[in-house]
Amino acid sequence: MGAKKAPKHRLSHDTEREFGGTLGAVCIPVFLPLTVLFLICVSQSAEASVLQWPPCLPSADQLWDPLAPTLLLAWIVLHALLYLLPLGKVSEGLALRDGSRLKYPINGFHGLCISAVLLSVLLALGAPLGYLCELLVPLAVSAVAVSFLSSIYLYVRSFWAPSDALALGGDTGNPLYDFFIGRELNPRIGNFDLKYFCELRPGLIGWVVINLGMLMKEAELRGSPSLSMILVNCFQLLYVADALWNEEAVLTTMDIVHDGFGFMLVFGDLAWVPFTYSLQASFLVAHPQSLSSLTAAAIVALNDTGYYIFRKSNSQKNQFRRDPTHPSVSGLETIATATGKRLLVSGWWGLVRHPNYLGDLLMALAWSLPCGFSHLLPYFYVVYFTVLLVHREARDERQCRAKYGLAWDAYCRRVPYRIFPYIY
Ligand SMILES: NC(=O)C1=CN([C@@H]2O[C@H](COP(=O)(O)OP(=O)(O)OC[C@H]3O[C@@H](n4cnc5c(N)ncnc54)[C@H](OP(=O)(O)O)[C@@H]3O)[C@@H](O)[C@H]2O)C=CC1
Ligand SMILES: CC(C)=CCC[C@@H](C)[C@H]1CC=C2C3=C(CC[C@@]21C)[C@@]1(C)CC[C@H](O)C(C)(C)[C@@H]1CC3
Repeated sequence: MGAKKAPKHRLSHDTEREFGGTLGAVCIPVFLPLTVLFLICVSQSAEASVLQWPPCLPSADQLWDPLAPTLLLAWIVLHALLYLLPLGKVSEGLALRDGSRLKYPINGFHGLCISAVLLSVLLALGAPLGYLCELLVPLAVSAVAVSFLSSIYLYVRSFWAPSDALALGGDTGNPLYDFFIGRELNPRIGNFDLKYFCELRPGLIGWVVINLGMLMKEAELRGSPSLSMILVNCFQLLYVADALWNEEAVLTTMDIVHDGFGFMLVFGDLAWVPFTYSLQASFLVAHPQSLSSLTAAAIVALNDTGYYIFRKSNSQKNQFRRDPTHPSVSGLETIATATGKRLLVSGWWGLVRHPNYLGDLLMALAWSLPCGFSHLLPYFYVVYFTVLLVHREARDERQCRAKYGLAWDAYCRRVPYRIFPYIY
């Protein structure tokens, strides 16, 4: 147990805080869980209108089913056990403030494959996966409860962490804000890294299992799954499989390197991702759509274009950061920074300053289009994701300007657009 010292970088002004400071830290944990329940309820209602008044919310007896917490906890325990399996390689994260590097198992893709085998066995034994459709609300309620309990645990245990193990923005001294944003950077139980585990496994794989449950439900109701449902399932499975296949890249994301592990990320990983990212599939169960082969082909082309830009740009930056002399990136034009690191100014990162966000947004649109244009709900993800990425881009920009100073300004002059060429 490390000694608790006065942190060197404690923030003092509310203006320096993220997500609306204390007000955001109080309102978001109330508002977002209600939003999850509201959206599930809307997706399952006949009108599926996000604008209806009074808003659609589940009744008290729909909130609880003892099967839901049992399934959720079994799912989390299963993935914790898969995480501990000695499969795949072990990688080091970026250097921490004290110069040390943490080790992480890279076996998320193994976890996905083993989950797929287990699910196939359960389906072969006749498990009614379509029942997930009826269980969505109580499952979401359980995930919200687990998020609150885990965040309380994380907040309390952070007081035993040494000061240089705290996130720079997470130790303001305001308990509400620190609980929300997360005090400890890399909370671990032994070698088990709680943030890294939650970021990619139970929630992300849970999302595709919920999608599959919706597909099974649709097949039960109509004899076979629709083309729209198959497209949504395939696109999102590709996205999740890609994230797990490239698991090592998550070690350099803002969430792992910079952000503390508090309510925002815990809830985002365990409740928000599985239950709001699966809304298109949930919508399609109650609102079947017909899709011509030509429209389907155009949507597949859009998803593939988005995926190509997303994957190529992320891989180019990861390769460049890992080994700038590698032949695939050594010919790219770069500018030097005072830190010794260089910034790419040609290739994907010379097109816009966040080509990976551009690709991700094109995919987001392709996931909604199979649901047609009659309702707003399936476009919730596109709208939310645009707001998230614009906000994320601004946070990253602030951090990069602080890190690279004049070199960052030179990069911005050279590559003036942030996400959309000639637009933004
Ligand atoms: N589906 C979802 O809900 C979400 C998906 N995402 C996706 O996650 C992925 C990762 O995103 P995110 O973690 O936000 O950030 P990025 O992968 O975009 O990384 C930003 C970092 O890249 C480095 N960088 C920026 N510009 C350059 C350059 N020109 N040359 C070299 N390095 C550069 C800087 O770090 P440094 O210089 O220190 O290396 C910067 O801090 C994205 O594809 C995003 O779309 C993100 C959030 C949510
Ligand atoms: C509204 C709310 C509660 C927001 C919290 C934000 C989180 C939902 C997201 C923050 C960063 C994320 C990332 C992914 C999922 C969403 C969250 C957790 C990610 C795992 C999705 C798959 C990608 O390939 C990725 C691995 C690059 C990505 C990393 C960031």
